[in-house]
Amino acid sequence: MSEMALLIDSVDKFYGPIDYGVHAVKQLTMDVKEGEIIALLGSSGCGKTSTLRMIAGFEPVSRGRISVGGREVQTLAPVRRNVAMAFEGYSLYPPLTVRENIAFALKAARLSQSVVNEKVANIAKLLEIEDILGRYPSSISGGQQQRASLGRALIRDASLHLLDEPMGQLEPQLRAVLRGRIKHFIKERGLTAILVTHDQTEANALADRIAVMEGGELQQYDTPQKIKERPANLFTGTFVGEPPMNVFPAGVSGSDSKISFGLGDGVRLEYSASDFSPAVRAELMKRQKITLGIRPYSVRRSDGGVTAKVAVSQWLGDQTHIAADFAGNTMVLVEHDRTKLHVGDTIGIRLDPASLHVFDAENGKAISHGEELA
Ligand SMILES: Nc1ncnc2c1ncn2[C@@H]1O[C@H](COP(=O)(O)OP(=O)(O)OP(=O)(O)O)[C@@H](O)[C@H]1O
Repeated sequence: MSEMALLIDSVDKFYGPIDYGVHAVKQLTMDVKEGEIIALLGSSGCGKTSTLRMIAGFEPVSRGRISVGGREVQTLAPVRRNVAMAFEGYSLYPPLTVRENIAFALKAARLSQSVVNEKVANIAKLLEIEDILGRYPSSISGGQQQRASLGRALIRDASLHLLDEPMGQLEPQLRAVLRGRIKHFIKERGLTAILVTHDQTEANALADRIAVMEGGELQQYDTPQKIKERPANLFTGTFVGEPPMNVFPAGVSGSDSKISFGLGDGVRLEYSASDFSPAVRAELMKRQKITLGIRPYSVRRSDGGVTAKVAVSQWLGDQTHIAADFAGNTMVLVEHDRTKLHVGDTIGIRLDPASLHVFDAENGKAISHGEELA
């Protein structure tokens, strides 16, 4: 299970002339181990689909190399790469029924009819499309087409399974059910899958590692937990996590015994120097300005804390989201109880040093998470 299934090495994608066209993917380097599920996560236009299409062979690589199972593929036609795909626009064959479309993917494997039937039946059950197996693509809904093409990809035995927003058209409930089943299916068979999504819940639920992309650049490539707990930069910190991380520009000052952060509106956060490791203190004291981040779940209310004024307090059925005016900005808190607060109430809040994320004010790179260096 430790073989490299995919290696992307210094890959650039330009649409139009190299160095002059749209630079959609910039010097991308990442590896995927056999049996891993990887999510390419990012907002619209960040380059995730271009990356997937280059792996599949639908888009030429402008620069760099892509290897599948140790074999360089960037100059090979898609059919010679041994990858299975479920892509938007990589549509089902209209003259074939859903059953025939899915079974067609097994043609090269030369299996007996009874084995093919069994495999199709299994995948159809998993994706809840048993009732449409006899129908033609033109007579089924977008969500059903999406599941049929997902079935066609998953049923194949391939070195890589590439899935582009595979559940984008499904209702949230079905999505949640299928996520679990698809993950189980992929893991049980030891398949290697790369999934493109802009939905962080999907990425978190399915992926072993998430590649966060923005502006064509890989921002961080790590486990979901690491990305949450140790974001590499301000982009990842604020992009991943719901509600997003609270961030405040801050000045830094300190002495041997204290570190203090000066936020907007004259708010000061005072900490004992021992709340941070010597290495973090040294990095902080090199700077006059930083960006301070704290997740909404980590902000605690405390009578002795700094004050904030409630602007919104909403019970969402299982948690309360509070937005409060704080330091010339908004601080969002999440509490698990049904908090009774009114607009305009003054609350005290405590920002535990162990929950603070500190980012460089200039380049956004993480400096520290809690008491440790990033
Ligand atoms: N065929 C094309 N010609 C020119 N530019 C393109 C082409 N395809 C994509 N781009 C541009 O390349 C950049 C990356 O696009 P890409 O589709 O890879 O992003 P994405 O993250 O997958 O977005 P989405 O989630 O909206 O599909 C965007 O700026 C996009 O406008």
